[in-house]
Amino acid sequence: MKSSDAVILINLGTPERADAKSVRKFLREFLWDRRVVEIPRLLWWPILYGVILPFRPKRVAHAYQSIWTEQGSPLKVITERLTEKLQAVMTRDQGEAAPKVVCAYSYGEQTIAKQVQLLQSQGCNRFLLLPLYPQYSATTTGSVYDQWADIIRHHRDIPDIRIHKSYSARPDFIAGLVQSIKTQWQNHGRSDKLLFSFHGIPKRNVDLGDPYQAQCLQTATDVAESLGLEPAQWQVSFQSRLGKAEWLKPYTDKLLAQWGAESVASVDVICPAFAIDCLETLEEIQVENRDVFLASGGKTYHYIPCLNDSDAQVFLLSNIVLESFA
Ligand SMILES: C=CC1=C(C)c2cc3[nH]c(cc4nc(cc5[nH]c(cc1n2)c(C)c5CCC(=O)O)C(CCC(=O)O)=C4C)c(C)c3C=C
Ligand SMILES: [Fe+2]
Ligand SMILES: [Fe+2]
Repeated sequence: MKSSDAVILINLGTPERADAKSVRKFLREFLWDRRVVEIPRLLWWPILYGVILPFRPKRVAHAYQSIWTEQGSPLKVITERLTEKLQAVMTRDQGEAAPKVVCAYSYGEQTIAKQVQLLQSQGCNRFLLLPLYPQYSATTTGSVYDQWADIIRHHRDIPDIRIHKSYSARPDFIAGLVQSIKTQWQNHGRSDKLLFSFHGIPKRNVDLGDPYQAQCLQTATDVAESLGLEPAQWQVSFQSRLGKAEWLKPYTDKLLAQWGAESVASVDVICPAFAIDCLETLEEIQVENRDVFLASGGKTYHYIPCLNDSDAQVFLLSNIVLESFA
């Protein structure tokens, strides 16, 4: 019998084009979300509109241009490829009983609400929202819960929508990362250090109860243990901070500069907070931070890609889907 289940893979969102106007539109929506920036609106409005939006889009558009593909932003292109692959594998394995798989973005045109509405019009009545954030943070997955609440608020007969909160310590996630690292080592040799660079969040969020940091440490520890690494061979750091407040430390760029200066010759960097490669990995980690490390004395720098649309990623997500609808 044809399935009435649907899976919505959710990613952050990305500008439509790599120009300042599109980046400004994206940043305006994203950075106005109270989950992302918790500063009171009266204080935040003049900073966002007076300091960030007049200047940042031009600089960030330039960074997007350096990673842009013919099909568009890598985040969107790869998220869509992953969606198609997951659909194909689930259909191969389950035939007509396979759920429909689509994707949506927290910020931008292709919203979760629009996708739910479309799927309902196609006969779906059970939904799994699957945020592509391995570690839970109120700044990312929390915002998906808000959008879920908004959808519920506008329905009389509330649709059956479940959310997968996080998968930071799932054995199939850890195994996927371990396999990526081993493949990297087989192809390019092993570096002196393995760095797990996670997207940062303000330290205050963690002090107030956000479990993100603990889940990041859990992911990295499980991978390091699975690889049999000694404590001196690996470390966790946090990247992509914005503004003057203290964020989770150590900061990736500062740590890489310190390692370069301390004669660490080579480093492998992996970013397990990102399911899909994007600006923060392809530009900030693969280009900017490489320059930081090499300029401070380092010799070799390797970036290990995200799981993206790999078989390991499809296996992990299809397991989550099967468990969620069991
Ligand atoms: C207050 C600022 C931010 C918080 C908190 C934050 C958390 C956070 N973000 C991701 C994942 C992604 N972030 C991306 C881009 C991005 N992030 C911020 C700010 C915060 N993120 C900004 C301003 C931007 C845009 C780029 C820039 O202006 O520097 C992206 C990539 C988007 C793309 O188009 O490629 C992702 C993905 C996580 C996982 C996270 C906390 C856990
Ligand atoms: Fe971010
Ligand atoms: Fe960044």
